[in-house]
Amino acid sequence: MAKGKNKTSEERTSKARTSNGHKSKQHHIRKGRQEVGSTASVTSSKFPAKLAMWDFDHCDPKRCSGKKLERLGLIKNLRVGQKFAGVVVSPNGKGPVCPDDREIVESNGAAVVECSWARLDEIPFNKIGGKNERLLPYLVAANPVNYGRPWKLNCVEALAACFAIVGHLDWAEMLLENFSWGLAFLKINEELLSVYQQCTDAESIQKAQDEWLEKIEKESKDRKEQAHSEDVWMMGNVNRKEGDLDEEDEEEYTASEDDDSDVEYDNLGNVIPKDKKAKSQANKEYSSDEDDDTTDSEDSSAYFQDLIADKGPKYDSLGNLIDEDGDDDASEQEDEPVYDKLGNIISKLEINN
Ligand SMILES: C[S@@+](CC[C@H](N)C(=O)[O-])C[C@H]1O[C@@H](n2cnc3c(N)ncnc32)[C@H](O)[C@@H]1O
Repeated sequence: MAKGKNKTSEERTSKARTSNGHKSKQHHIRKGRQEVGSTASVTSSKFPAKLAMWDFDHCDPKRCSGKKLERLGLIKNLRVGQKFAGVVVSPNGKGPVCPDDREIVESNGAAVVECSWARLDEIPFNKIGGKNERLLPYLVAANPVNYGRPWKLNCVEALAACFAIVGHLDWAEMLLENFSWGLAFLKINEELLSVYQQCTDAESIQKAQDEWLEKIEKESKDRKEQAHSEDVWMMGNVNRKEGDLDEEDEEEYTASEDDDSDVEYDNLGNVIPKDKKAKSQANKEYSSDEDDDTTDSEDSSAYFQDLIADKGPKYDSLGNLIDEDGDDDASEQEDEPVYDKLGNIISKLEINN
């Protein structure tokens, strides 16, 4: 079948020479024909099933997988007005390809519509296609143009998906290995394709697809929730601002500490350095004496004010001691880094702000 049958005569004249601006394309086609004779025999001798496409010439020939299959002599071009007896994998399909389609594919092959996804409304679907038009169930593209996008497969992926679903993974591989990224399509869809292969009719494929979509939706939701709770954990107690004192803190600072030798741990399980403990001890002394000694009482309230004003030792949410001893020693401040909640060094400018 000659190329360019779906174009106007003007397009045909110019494209016969330049072949979509790609001069060597005719050379490729001729070469293919010289190797094995007619296009029909090219298809049958190079591939175990008939492959066909209606090419609407919308795409960049260098990126177009259908055109590459054509250059390789693997696919036959169909004219508008011509129908195809095998499975037509098409956006115009009414139900999905299923394993029950195997016989149709084996005896009559598979076809695609080579066109732009953005220009589907220009395609005269009533003048192409055939009795066995099929959609593809949910699968993810691996081609460089639409990598990672579901549903929008290119022509070679669509043909390969059709073959894999009807149980011809071998044919899918044969086609895809002509593309550097091709086998990645089978890899990223491996699990799902094996689910589809175990189905029978269109209904069971539809069901398998819906269950899969539900499953990945749930997984994505769970991942988001997990990521959120991990973030919260990394931030420490989000309900407590640094420097806030609540009842628990006060208890910790005022409780009597009978046994000095015990190692103490903060909420994150880090050892509390001695100077914090010493302040706690001092606090205890202030507390126990405050009724008796006005000066101490004043000192005590000064100490609490210091604590409340967050002048005691401070810890970031990872339990690291933040050195803020307020010596106003410029050189020390220069040398001592201060960390934010994630443990990153905060510049002095940020601290001052
Ligand atoms: C729109 S064209 C884009 C072709 C692309 N330019 C290329 O390089 O191959 C892709 C064709 O593959 C088939 N196809 C891809 N994904 C499909 C799906 N989810 N359902 C049905 N057919 C699909 C259709 O024949 C469709 O027209």
